[in-house]
Amino acid sequence: MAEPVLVLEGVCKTYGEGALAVEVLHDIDLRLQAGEFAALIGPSGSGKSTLLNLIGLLDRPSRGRLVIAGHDTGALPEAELTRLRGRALGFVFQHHHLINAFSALENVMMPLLVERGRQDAAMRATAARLLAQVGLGDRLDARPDRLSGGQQQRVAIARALTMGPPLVLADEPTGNLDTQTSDAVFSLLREVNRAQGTSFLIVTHDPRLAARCDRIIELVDGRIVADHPA
Ligand SMILES: Nc1ncnc2c1ncn2[C@@H]1O[C@H](COP(=O)(O)OP(=O)(O)OP(=O)(O)O)[C@@H](O)[C@H]1O
Repeated sequence: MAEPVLVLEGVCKTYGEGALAVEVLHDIDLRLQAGEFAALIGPSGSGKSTLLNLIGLLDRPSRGRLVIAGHDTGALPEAELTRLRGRALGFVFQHHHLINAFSALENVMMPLLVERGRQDAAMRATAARLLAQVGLGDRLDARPDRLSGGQQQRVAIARALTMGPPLVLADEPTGNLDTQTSDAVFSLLREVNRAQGTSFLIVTHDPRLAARCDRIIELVDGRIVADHPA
């Protein structure tokens, strides 16, 4: 079997120190195979964001092992974690975090630009292809604030795919959208998953969307209490 895109073994996260230390994630074991499309659900305060921050390499586990795309992250220095984050992970948030001063095309090119330091024609072509894939091939030059909420989220999805990451982490990716737009954006994530084999881990409060995933992982009080096909 192909190497999993994500492995967590005995991962714990404690906030604070000494008498004030509080463990909010306890002994998390989780594996995500290439091409999996999984929902992460759980009540408010159960630790979903904390877990996503660890997997997103924005914070480090207090204990345990975290392997992303075959890289054991525990021993990696900060600069290597940043490189791995850029190459192996895409992020889609509830708020799109696009830059209004730049066009849709420039926003999508941004991760490549940051890595390579200057623009080239291939970069523009990659960004244009991704925008066409998300249904915005005719809006390449539009500023994000001239696009609808659903279109902005499509640009953000294209940007998450710019580096061709094996795993995309999505935190309430449709949280800001009306039901119809939310369904369309969710279908797009599904299409990307099916067409490219990109794995997704999607935090959602919406049981309807969770039911459209292949797998549902449920967190309660910092522990995985259920993990089953949807
Ligand atoms: N920086 C921090 N310092 C101390 N405690 C924290 C910190 N961040 C989160 N917590 C605590 O960790 C627990 C898990 O929080 P987390 O934000 O991961 O939950 P969540 O499931 O994402 O919640 P929500 O659905 O409301 O976003 C909560 O009890 C929270 O108060």
